[in-house]
Amino acid sequence: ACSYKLRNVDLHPLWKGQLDIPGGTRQSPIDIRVRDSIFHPDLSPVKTHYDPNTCLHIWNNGYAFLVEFDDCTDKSVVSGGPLENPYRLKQFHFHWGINNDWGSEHTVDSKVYPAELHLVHWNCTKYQTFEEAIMEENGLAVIGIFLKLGKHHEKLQKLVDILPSVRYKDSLTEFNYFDPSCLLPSCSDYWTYAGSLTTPPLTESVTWMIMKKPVEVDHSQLAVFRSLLFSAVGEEENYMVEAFSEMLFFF
Ligand SMILES: NS(=O)(=O)c1ccc(C(=O)NCc2c(F)c(F)c(F)c(F)c2F)cc1
Ligand SMILES: [Zn+2]
Repeated sequence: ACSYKLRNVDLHPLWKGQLDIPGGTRQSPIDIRVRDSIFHPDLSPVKTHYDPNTCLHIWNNGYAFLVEFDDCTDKSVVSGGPLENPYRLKQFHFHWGINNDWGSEHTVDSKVYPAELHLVHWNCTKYQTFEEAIMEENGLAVIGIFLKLGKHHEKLQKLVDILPSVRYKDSLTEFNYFDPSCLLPSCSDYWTYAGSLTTPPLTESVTWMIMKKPVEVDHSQLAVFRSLLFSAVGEEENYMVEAFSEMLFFF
């Protein structure tokens, strides 16, 4: 397994103390410039151990759908790689686009993928709760996995089939016995860098581990993602997508 650490930008002393202010010096997402990545032979593979019984439910929070896990024990954790101790799985979610030209938050040499999966873990050795960890440096570890259009993803279908039940904002459905390691690519190569949440409050608390190889999903599976709504029942329908086109109004 090879793992690549992105160039550590040497911070001017002025910035040293400012790492915790959003809009600071380690904002995510980034464009991963492969030629600037540095191979670190001493970095071990990222190791995940997930217990499918810790899977609780799925809910649409109006921004994304989250599959949440019971994080009261160390049953589902990520360790190894750049991490100094195990981090507990809290939730996973996806980012996708209005069509196949948009979707992923990170890019690879400016290439955009149609979707990106984030497996969100928190540092249970240093902090007591996810809420606390999210505000602290080294508080979170997020595994990013690119999705590309290709063959049908068998294991993802169990999740896709239940999405219509969380079509509306604030809906929640029981979802258990799911092991998200089935969503990991076969190749364990990854890039890692110190970054932030990609949505408000954008706190600079995330150790990112982005898997180099995408996983394949088919058209119909992505189409179900796009059928989800930001809006609640009865509200005017507002499709849940990383609608880059909406951002264009600001430029
Ligand atoms: N795309 S990503 O970088 O992987 C990402 C991961 C998790 C969250 C999140 O949990 N937000 C809600 C949330 C907060 F934003 C808090 F500030 C907080 F304290 C929470 F407890 C909380 F759930 C946001 C972005
Ligand atoms: Zn995310």
